[in-house]
Amino acid sequence: MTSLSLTIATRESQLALWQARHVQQLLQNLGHQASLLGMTTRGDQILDRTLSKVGGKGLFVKELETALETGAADLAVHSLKDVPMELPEGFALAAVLEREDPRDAWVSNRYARLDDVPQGAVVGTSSLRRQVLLKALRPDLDIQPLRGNVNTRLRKLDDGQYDGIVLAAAGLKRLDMHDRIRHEFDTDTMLPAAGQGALGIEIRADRQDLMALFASMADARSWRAVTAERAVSRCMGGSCSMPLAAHGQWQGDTLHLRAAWGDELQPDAPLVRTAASAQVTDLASADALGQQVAQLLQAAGAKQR
Ligand SMILES: NCc1[nH]cc(CCC(=O)O)c1CC(=O)O
Repeated sequence: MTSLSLTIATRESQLALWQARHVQQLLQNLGHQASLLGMTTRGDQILDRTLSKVGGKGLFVKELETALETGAADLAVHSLKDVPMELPEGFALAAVLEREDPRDAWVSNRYARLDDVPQGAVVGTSSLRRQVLLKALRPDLDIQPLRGNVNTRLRKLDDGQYDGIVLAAAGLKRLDMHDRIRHEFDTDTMLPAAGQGALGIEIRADRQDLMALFASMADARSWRAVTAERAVSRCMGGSCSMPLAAHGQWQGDTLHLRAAWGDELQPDAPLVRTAASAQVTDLASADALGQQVAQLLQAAGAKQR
């Protein structure tokens, strides 16, 4: 294959840059050249409000898509968790890479475990999913908003405003901040968000010339698992103002998919939890399992919003 010279559109947070450089390295290993085009997105600019209140999907991806559209960049690297369930017309997911740890992590300068924090402790997170899952574990907690990129959130923790915070283990591990993780929550108690820990490569749908290249970088099992998770989200309406968790785990060729739904209009109502398993051998059977789990959620009282 001829050597390509590609431009990667990326946000400029430390984590986004790590992820873009990771893909740059993978491309270089295949004999291609890749440079980075750093950009700021609306999601990076709005730091004073909870994203679910800002509304709108794809706050972290739109500007990157514009760069793909104009040809300023050939690909964008995203945390799949931040990518809307349905890409806008004209764009395609060219690959999902091997997944990093999908779990949530407890980060604290005061308490080694969430179980150790006293009644009424202040825990930081702006994720509705983390809020409802934490409340289900510990109704007494005082959960306070916490926005910003990973470094900003850690700084706010270190300022002493919180007894502890919850972050994705994947982000901390990528940034070589393993030592910040006091413990990882098991996925039974803190079921991860759809796509957490996975990276996606987005291209313009008409760039058929790039499809085979990225397909060779993809991890089939990660791609199938996140496809099932994202199908749950899509079927439930998938906005970031819905507390929703969806996580697939492999046992051989069987994908075990669990989901949890909380009612943002009734934050104190119990969570609806469901699960289903199926043999998953391609993206279509993964998507079908996700649809099935979304139907089970709705049969158990979850509402599409
Ligand atoms: N919402 C921000 C975001 N998007 C992806 C990650 C972590 C990395 C990943 O899930 O791949 C984070 C930070 C966090 O949730 O702590």
